[in-house]
Amino acid sequence: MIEFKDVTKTFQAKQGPVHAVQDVNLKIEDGHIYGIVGYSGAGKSTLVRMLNGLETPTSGSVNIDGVEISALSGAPLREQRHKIGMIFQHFNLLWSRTVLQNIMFPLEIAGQSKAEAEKKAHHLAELVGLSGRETAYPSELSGGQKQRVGIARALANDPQILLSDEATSALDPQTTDEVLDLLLSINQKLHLTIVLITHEMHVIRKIADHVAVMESGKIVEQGPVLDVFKRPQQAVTKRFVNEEVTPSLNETTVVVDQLLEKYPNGTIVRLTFHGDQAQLPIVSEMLKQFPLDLNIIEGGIHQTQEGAIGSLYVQLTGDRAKIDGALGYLEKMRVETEVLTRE
Ligand SMILES: Nc1ncnc2c1ncn2[C@@H]1O[C@H](COP(=O)(O)OP(=O)(O)OP(=O)(O)O)[C@@H](O)[C@H]1O
Repeated sequence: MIEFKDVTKTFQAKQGPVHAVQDVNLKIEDGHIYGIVGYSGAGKSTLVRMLNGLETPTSGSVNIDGVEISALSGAPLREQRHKIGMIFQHFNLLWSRTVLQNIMFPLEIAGQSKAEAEKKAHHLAELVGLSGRETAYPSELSGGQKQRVGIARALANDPQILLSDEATSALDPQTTDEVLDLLLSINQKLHLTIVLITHEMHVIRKIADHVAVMESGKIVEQGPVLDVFKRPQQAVTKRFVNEEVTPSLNETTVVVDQLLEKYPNGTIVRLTFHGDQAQLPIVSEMLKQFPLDLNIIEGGIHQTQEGAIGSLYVQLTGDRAKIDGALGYLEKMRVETEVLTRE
């Protein structure tokens, strides 16, 4: 288990002290995929760098399986670092080495024989889906393949923990999904703990089971992903969740304005469904009980690791009492409703 206890990191910069991480308490259980989300400068990288001893806390402690990483240096720290692999946004590959030689690199540093290292590297190349590409150079690979090399290299020393620092931020959406699928399968096959830093809620939704939201050095919210999606408490979390559930909110606003012009008497409602609700025909049942005209403005359902979450913008027109009845019905079915406009 990873445990941050009352961790603070203050950098002394020219302009004065920078409070990069403040009073962080966080536990990450073995085998979990834990997302750390926040906007640029929130302190995510600094937090994770304390996990592999690249930074030391100003106060507090960072422990892995009861060993206080933040108190180690020299050989014991290097030994602990072997338990942690890391992948990066820009892959950090050695450009003059082939795929196989890149994967072998940490094994050579750890003192393995060339034959052993080669055997292991072939196995890892296969694990990440790069069989047949072992002799290629990084410049000959696509972004997704480069990151696969990064992942194989990070796994070379059989780590217990994989740190991913914006590892998919430089990739297109489809390649991002492929790399995330690979991380998920590695997590399941190897029972590896994965700590993911990202500013993209999509990444969290797709593979993380838990999430911590950081803002100005602090963790402002943490918990199982679905709970945080369901009940975002902090403004920053709401922003992330809204970006994810309704990616084209601005477009929706335009459509809402147009619809209002066209149907000035309508009531526009945003419905948010969670878990099993997203599969239930709640809306059609509502319309059976309260016959109304319904325009679907925009909507979508996303799968998270722990269930579905969906959001739907609809315009209801019809008898006022029926609209009230319909909203009451949705409330009874525990669908979150937000009435955006009402004449
Ligand atoms: N070595 C350093 N010296 C001084 N300030 C630093 C140092 N490293 C980080 N900081 C500052 O600490 C704060 C947190 O930075 P950090 O890189 O951890 O944030 P982040 O959430 O990872 O953002 P990004 O995604 O942009 O890297 C920022 O204000 C940053 O400028």
